[in-house]
Amino acid sequence: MMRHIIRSPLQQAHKGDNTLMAGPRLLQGGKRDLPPQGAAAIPPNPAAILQRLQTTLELGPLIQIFSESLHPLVPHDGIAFDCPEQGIHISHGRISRHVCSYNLMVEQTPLGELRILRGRKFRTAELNALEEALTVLVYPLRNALLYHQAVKSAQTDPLTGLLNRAALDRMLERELAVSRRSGGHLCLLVLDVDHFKAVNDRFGHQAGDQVLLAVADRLRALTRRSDMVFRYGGEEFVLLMGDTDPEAADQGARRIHEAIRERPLEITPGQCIGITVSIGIACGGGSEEPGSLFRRADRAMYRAKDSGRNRIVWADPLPG
Ligand SMILES: Nc1nc2c(ncn2[C@@H]2O[C@H](COP(=O)(O)OP(=O)(O)OP(=O)(O)O)[C@@H](O)[C@H]2O)c(=O)[nH]1
Repeated sequence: MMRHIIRSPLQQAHKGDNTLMAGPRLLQGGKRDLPPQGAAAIPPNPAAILQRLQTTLELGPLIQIFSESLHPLVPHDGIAFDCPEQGIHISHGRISRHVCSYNLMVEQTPLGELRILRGRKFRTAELNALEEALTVLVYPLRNALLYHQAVKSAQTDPLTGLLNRAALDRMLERELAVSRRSGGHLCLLVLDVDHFKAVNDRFGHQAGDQVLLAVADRLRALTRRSDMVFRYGGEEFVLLMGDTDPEAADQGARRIHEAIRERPLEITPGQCIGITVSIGIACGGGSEEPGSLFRRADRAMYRAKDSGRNRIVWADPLPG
């Protein structure tokens, strides 16, 4: 184990930023600025902690289990784990005055930063117990990070980086359940690029890919943070707008439709092409099934195509 020195953001409780590396040998080093030692902390039972940690591959529950296992050894108010490279921030409990922070590594691979927070200073015996417990955490944590990456890539469209169809199936069900509980609306928009085959035929497949990337960027830029954008397949995109009434969804659809039609897309430096899109929208909630909401919006999009493309068509309301 190798220890560096850092500052707690809230108080210089420990001049200690710690890098914890799992490996064949633990190296003790560095310096701590700690109050006199009190009674020794309860020694950890690594096998028992490991057994509990191995019950999940999900990062949130893993950090929570670690916090619960650590609590009898090192009572604390909060725990946080950050891995900015993967956009991960997990926290449980509350922010407190004293912070003990570790940069965790496995075999030279950085995993992220773990912070333990509490109102009173950490004693040496507690830090020792904490560090012993951390050596048990690092491998299950690495497995959970790999699992997180695998799940993320299974739900991401490799070309645009948007969520894919598998993610839509999952999110649609969840968002409908949320809107059922809250009594709000869930609007679903299906957007399809018009005459996209002609773009490929005329400018080549790579230019076609650039168009898809540009549409994805425009959708990201034009939607709210709470909206979810998916590439459903080919040149078809889906936008899920939670807690959005039909008027707001209609305004959003118009904004997107115009922004794509009015501003040509750059496919190579200096070469721009104009495209249009056909959009179908449906608004659901209540007892509607996920498949039904999507089908209504998709049928509306096909009606937009059939009636001349480059337009927005609202879905028929649910019968009854
Ligand atoms: N460049 C590129 N083309 C794709 C991709 N996925 C699907 N396509 C092409 O998209 C085209 C879709 O053609 P069509 O389904 O006829 O649709 P369209 O030409 O847009 O016609 P309408 O939708 O009726 O306006 C096909 O030529 C596909 O090969 C992709 O990832 N990249």
